[in-house]
Amino acid sequence: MPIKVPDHLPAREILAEENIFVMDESRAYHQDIRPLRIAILNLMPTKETTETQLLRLIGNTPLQIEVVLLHPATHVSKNTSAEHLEMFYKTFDEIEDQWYDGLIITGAPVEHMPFEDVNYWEELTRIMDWSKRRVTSTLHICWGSQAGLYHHYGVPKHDVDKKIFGVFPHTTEKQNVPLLRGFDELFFVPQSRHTEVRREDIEKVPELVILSESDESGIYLVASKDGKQVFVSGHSEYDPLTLKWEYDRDVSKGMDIEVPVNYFPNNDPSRLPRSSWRAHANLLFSNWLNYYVYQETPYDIDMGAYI
Ligand SMILES: CC(=O)SCCNC(=O)CCNC(=O)[C@H](O)C(C)(C)COP(=O)(O)OP(=O)(O)OC[C@H]1O[C@@H](n2cnc3c(N)ncnc32)[C@H](O)[C@@H]1OP(=O)(O)O
Ligand SMILES: N[C@@H](CCO)C(=O)O
Repeated sequence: MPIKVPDHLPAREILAEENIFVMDESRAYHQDIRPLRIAILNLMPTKETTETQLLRLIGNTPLQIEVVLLHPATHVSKNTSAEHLEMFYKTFDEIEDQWYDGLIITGAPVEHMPFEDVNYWEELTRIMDWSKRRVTSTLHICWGSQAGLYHHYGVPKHDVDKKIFGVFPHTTEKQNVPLLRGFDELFFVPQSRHTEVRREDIEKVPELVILSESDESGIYLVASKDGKQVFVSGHSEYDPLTLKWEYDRDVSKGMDIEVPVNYFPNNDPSRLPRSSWRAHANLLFSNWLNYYVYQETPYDIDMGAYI
């Protein structure tokens, strides 16, 4: 959250140079506050798990947040019950005429398919087009980030030889970017995917900036220069045991899967893993919510500020 200080206090300038977010008294006086309206487009088969993971992170700020859960109307879910979707979820046609402060588009286990073969692709492209007009900032996760980079900017995804699987050290690429505020120089993020986006493809797009990557697992954070779109290749939202669950699932299916790197003590899957990414996850989500959503979104969002 911003700190509010008297308008002409000398410390204000020093803190602003250090990139500490300072709000002067006159701006604070005029700032109206209301709950943020955040939609989560949940494309994961394990919807209840993902709901909990994301709500845990967006609930960890002092902001009041109204959450609307969305699922694609053009996909019949095998792994989440119709009752659960009926009770807790809406579809895009029910919210299309509204404005949102933030939208989160999750990952999905469809990375082996061409985008156009995903049965809700046409609906997803409509939602992504709508997000440019009706949402202050959209955070795309894992396959959701590949889908967004491809649809909005033509950035392709590529298969990798071996699943990028484990908890990888990451670094930041840019200074003084609000999304990275407070990040350690080295921080850890779970990655679990068979595909990647490449630096050379992103660097061809002048509207995009690469904010963070890992020597081992590649590009992590990309954003549009106006902050309206954030693309996250990893799963900072994962629980401590999610990678273990994915590993055990694949072992039990007889798949040729390597032990996730840098995760189990001594790389021993019989031992209980410990998380090393929770602090980073909380900071990523609170920075996005604070600087890209809350500080940017108009108070009168329903007045159609984006049309
Ligand atoms: C790269 C990333 O984004 S990582 C994020 C994805 N990670 C995960 O989903 C992890 C959790 N998921 C899983 O472990 C597995 O998908 C399971 C165990 C839930 C189900 O696996 P399986 O039984 O092998 O596959 P199943 O045939 O049920 O399909 C799995 C999912 O793939 C997706 N899918 C498969 N084919 C299609 C298709 N043509 N179009 C759109 N979605 C599809 C669906 O989401 C489907 O689940 P859903 O119908 O419940 O939404
Ligand atoms: N994280 C995913 C990758 C599949 O797209 C899984 O292991 O289920």
